[in-house]
Amino acid sequence: MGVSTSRNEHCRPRQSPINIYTKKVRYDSSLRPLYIYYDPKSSRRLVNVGHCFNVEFEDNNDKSVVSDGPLTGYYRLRQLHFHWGSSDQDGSEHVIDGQTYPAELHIVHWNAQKYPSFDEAVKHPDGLAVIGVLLKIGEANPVIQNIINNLDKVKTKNKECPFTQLDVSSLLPNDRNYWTYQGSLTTPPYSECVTWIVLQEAILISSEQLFHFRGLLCTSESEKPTCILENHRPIQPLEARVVRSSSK
Ligand SMILES: NS(=O)(=O)c1ccc(S(=O)(=O)NCc2cccs2)s1
Ligand SMILES: [Zn+2]
Repeated sequence: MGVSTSRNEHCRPRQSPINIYTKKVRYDSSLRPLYIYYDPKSSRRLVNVGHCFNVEFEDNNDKSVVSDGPLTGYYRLRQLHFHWGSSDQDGSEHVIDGQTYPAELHIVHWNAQKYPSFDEAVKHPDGLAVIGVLLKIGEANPVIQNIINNLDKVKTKNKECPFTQLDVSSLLPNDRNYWTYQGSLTTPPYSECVTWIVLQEAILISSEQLFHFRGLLCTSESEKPTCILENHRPIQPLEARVVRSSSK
C-alpha cells in the first residue's frame, strides 16, 4: 500500500482508452455535428516511430482542421496512426460493450485557436482532439493499401519517407455520429490532454492488410529485427466520467 500524501500523485482520473458501455452513454442534444476538412496537400511523410507508424501533416496553417462537435474552437490535423493486435481477435484501444475490434485509427489534432504550438497544447486539458475510428475485418481498404505499399520504406525504427496526397476524409465512415469523453494519450507520457471523439460506425480493413502492419519492425537497422505484433493499451477505469453521444 503506497504512502498517501495530501497531494495524491497517483490520481489519474481521465486515462484512455476505455470500454464504452452504450447503455450508459448520455445522449446530449447540444452536441453539434463534426466539421471536418482535410486538404490532401497537407500530408507530408510516413514515419516509423518504433511502436507504430505515423502519417504526419503540415500543421503550420489551417488547411486541415476539425471543429464543432464537442469542441470549442478549431483543432489542426497533426498526424494519424493505427493500433492493432497480434491476431484479428483484438487490437483496438477503445472497446464497445466489451467488444474489441481488430484495429483502431487515431487522427490527432491540436488546439491551434488557443495554443501557439502542438508541444504547448499537450500540456493542457483541452490541448488535443483525437478522432478514433474502429476497424472491422472485411474487404481490403484501398486508402490503407496506399499506406501499406510504402511501409517497406519505413520498415525499421526512425525511418521516414515522403508521403503526400493522402485524402484522410476517405478513411472516415459515412455516418459521423460519435461518442465523446475527456481522456488521455494512450502512449507515454499518457498526458490527460485529449478530447476523444470515437465514431460509432467502423470502417473496413482486410486480414491481409493487418498482417502487413504486424511486419513493421520496432528495432533499428543495426538491431536484431523485432516485429510490432501489437501496440494497443488495455482499457482504463472510467472513474467519474460520463461518455456523451451525438445520437440517441
Ligand atoms: N494514441 S493517442 O492518439 O492517444 C496518441 C499518442 C501519442 C500522440 S502524439 O503524437 O500526439 N504525441 C504525444 C506526445 C509526445 C511527446 C510529448 S506529448 S497521440
Ligand atoms: Zn493512438
